[in-house]
Amino acid sequence: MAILSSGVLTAGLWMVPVFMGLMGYMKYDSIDPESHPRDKRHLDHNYDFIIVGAGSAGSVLANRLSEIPNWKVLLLEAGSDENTVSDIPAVAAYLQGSSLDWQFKTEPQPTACLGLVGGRCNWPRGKVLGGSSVLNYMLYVRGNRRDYDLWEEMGNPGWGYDNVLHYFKKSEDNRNPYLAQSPYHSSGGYLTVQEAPWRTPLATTFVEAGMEMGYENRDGNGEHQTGFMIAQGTIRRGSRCSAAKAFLRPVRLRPNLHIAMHSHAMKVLFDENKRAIGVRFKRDGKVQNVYARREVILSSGAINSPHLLMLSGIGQADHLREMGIPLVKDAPVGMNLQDHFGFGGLVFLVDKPVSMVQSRYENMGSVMQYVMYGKGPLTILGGVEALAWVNTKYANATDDFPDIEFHFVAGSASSDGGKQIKKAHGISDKMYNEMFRPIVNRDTWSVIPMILRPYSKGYLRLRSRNPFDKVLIYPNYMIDDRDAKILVEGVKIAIAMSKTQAFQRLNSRVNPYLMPGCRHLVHWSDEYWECAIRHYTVTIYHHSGTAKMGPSSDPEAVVDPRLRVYGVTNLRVVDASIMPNVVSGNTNAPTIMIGEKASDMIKQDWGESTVSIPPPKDV
Ligand SMILES: Cc1cc2nc3c(=O)[nH]c(=O)nc-3n(C[C@H](O)[C@H](O)[C@H](O)COP(=O)(O)OP(=O)(O)OC[C@H]3O[C@@H](n4cnc5c(N)ncnc54)[C@H](O)[C@@H]3O)c2cc1C
Repeated sequence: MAILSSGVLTAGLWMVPVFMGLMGYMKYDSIDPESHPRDKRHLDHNYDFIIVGAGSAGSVLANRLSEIPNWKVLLLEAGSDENTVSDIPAVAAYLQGSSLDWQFKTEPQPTACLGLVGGRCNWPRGKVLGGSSVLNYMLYVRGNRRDYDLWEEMGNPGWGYDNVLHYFKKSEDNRNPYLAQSPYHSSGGYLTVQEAPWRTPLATTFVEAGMEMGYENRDGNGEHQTGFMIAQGTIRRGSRCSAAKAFLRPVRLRPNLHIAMHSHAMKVLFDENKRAIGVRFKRDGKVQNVYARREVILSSGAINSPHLLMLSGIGQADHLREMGIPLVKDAPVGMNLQDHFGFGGLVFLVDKPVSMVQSRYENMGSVMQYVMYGKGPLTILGGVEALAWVNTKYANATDDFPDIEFHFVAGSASSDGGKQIKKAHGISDKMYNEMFRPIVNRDTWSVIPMILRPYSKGYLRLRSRNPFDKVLIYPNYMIDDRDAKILVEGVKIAIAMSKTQAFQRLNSRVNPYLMPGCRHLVHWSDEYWECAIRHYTVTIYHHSGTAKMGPSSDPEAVVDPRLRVYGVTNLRVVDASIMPNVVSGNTNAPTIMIGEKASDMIKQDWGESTVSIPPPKDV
């Protein structure tokens, strides 16, 4: 401890994550009763199920399928295990660009991401046990009941809200008593959900401001979505509760579950009857095959599951021909790419020391609070303290189907002096120097308005047939003008909110430094805001839809409502790729729900009981 203390006194701020990592390590050993899963070195030749990808969905599947003692399950994961920094909620953005991140970037397009480095948006995805649930901001949001009812109406029986609510609750262990009692929540599941144990005064100001505007302060995961709330998060004792921590660690000793890390799947293997029989993967520089007696399940996420399908011969015939890949099934894989995006530059200045200026919170006191009690500013969910669902003039306010979600942050890209957010978002030097440098270390808050149901859809393409080349990503953000118009209205609602008494007590005012590239437009006009949004576009990381679920009559569908890939047998996709439409909220909890529901469908299809084993009591 003495060494650590003197270290932090002499270290620069750049040392903070390293230091916190060390402290996190001590915390693990002394308090955390869960040990990490073991990386199985010697694999069997055959398994009943091979799951590719240990992310939000894959971790659930590995747990639930290995509940059947006579099923042997292999979980293949390209990445390594979580580390101690990834446990600390407030520093989530530090993980972007690290070895835990696949580090995707979009292709430059003329409608968005214009002020970012190379005209590209960064698309981080978790390359680690737990997948993107290890990089995410831990916000626990389920979406709108109507999303699921619409999925069902699109020809997907069993996916309506009343059905999926059962699976949301099955996973959940809600540790806020006032929420746990609600008929919409539950306790005793594997996934711990709770509000962050610490918040800035700005979080309550935000909720108060919403109420002043006529919105309710309510649980957006409950009966109604529209309204303002303090964020609920997937955290446990103040630390991240990733899907791996929730679903894999408690079952790490099951003899019928093998977890192989650093194992990069290259393709699915088929027999002459188009039956999936195994997976080719590379580990330690060696290409190997492993075989599945029952099924191969792709849970590699909405970018890599379609990538693997295409590498395996399932994709658009012309494109596969062009890439020299033999066709197994002509299918619209990689199309229907959906994401939530928003505006990153909506920043307000305040006159009181109430925000997350980095130098004020990343210090010895905060580290000690976190390490010793699981409390304090380091427990904030990736910086996001509160959420709201609001209606622009394009939504019918009586429908409870809002079109904008607000992410409230008690800070901005200026709060860390350009160390973290600038890099994570890929902000160019020009934009940073002109918009944010002049307000560095000042007290600020921001709202990231996010469009909930974008009209614009993108697509993925293979760069080559080399499995280690990343796919090309064309998000098509705001290619449909209506999306930009909705976001502009979202910006205007946030500005109106800054003028409520609640925010005026702090003298809130919009950052006066303008977006380079938009100054020629009338300042603060709709045209100005649209230009600014197209310059500082941010993904909210909800990539989905690229292996769409739908009935056989749907020409865009890649999997059926039981998530089986059309045109082949014994192959399913179970992850965010299958969403026919992205839900009206953040996608981690919905993807975990998909994992839960798919597990039951698989058990039913193979004639097994769906009765589940509860988690151990001490987690
Ligand atoms: C930075 C960030 C912030 C986010 N914030 C939130 C939030 O606050 N709240 C929220 O609800 N959602 C959030 N999300 C989104 C949410 O985390 C994802 O939607 C969800 O985790 C997706 O789950 P998945 O199972 O589809 O994919 P993933 O969790 O990404 O899992 C895919 C897994 O497959 C592995 N894999 C991929 N290819 C291969 C291969 N070829 N061989 C072997 N393994 C492979 C990957 O390494 C990964 O472990 C965020 C995401 C990111 C990246």
